[in-house]
Amino acid sequence: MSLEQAKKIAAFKAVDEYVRNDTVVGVGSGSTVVYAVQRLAERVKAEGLRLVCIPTSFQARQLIIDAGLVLGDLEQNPRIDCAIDGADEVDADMVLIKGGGGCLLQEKIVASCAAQLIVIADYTKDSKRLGEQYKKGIPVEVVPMAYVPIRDRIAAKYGGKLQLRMAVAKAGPVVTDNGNFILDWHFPDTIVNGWDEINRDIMMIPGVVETGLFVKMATKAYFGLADGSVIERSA
Ligand SMILES: O=C(CO)[C@H](O)[C@H](O)COP(=O)(O)O
Repeated sequence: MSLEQAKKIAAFKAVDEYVRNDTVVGVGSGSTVVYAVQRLAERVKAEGLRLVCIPTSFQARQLIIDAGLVLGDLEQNPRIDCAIDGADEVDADMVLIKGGGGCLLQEKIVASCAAQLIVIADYTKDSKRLGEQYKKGIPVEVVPMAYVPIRDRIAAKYGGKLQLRMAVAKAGPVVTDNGNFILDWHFPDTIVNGWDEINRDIMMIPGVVETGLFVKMATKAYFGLADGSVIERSA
């Protein structure tokens, strides 16, 4: 089974188990969420479900609109029943790295408004510790004018290297949906836990907008496996 199939079975299972009539759904970002939106649209059509979908990015908004789903926002729906989102890595304690696609800020806001954060992923995201499989670092969204002092402060305190994420089809850095930059922190592999404190500490640096560390947020994770089965982990 391909990686795409593994993403799809995890996404379908999460939607089937968590979404029912009148659910307010947070729609995450990335390639796995595409399958979740596909399943939401299938179920709306087949079962006549009434759903409201709250996007976590420009991409998610477009997915919702293109699928003909009802688009909502946090002004009208400050309480979300479940947010369904991908992850770059999930450790044994259900700490996540998110933001590989650059959408961490809105993803974390939406997740924080949700009664449940459900992670959908393929088996390459399932790790014992962060950094075991995901090698692109922990994203930190920062106000552009502050990226150098923030980079230097995190490196001086914790070690590792922080790289300004560069755009691919544009000269210069990636600019997020919120007009910020992203530093990818390649943290030293001596850091294996204590992410809650590290996250809080980094968040205190002026100019840091959000980190891609999601600690004590995910309630359930579905991992699609190569053999066609889906394993589940709960917080
Ligand atoms: O955090 C994210 C985007 O900012 C994504 O959820 C994460 O990068 C996983 O994406 P994919 O489903 O494509 O592997």
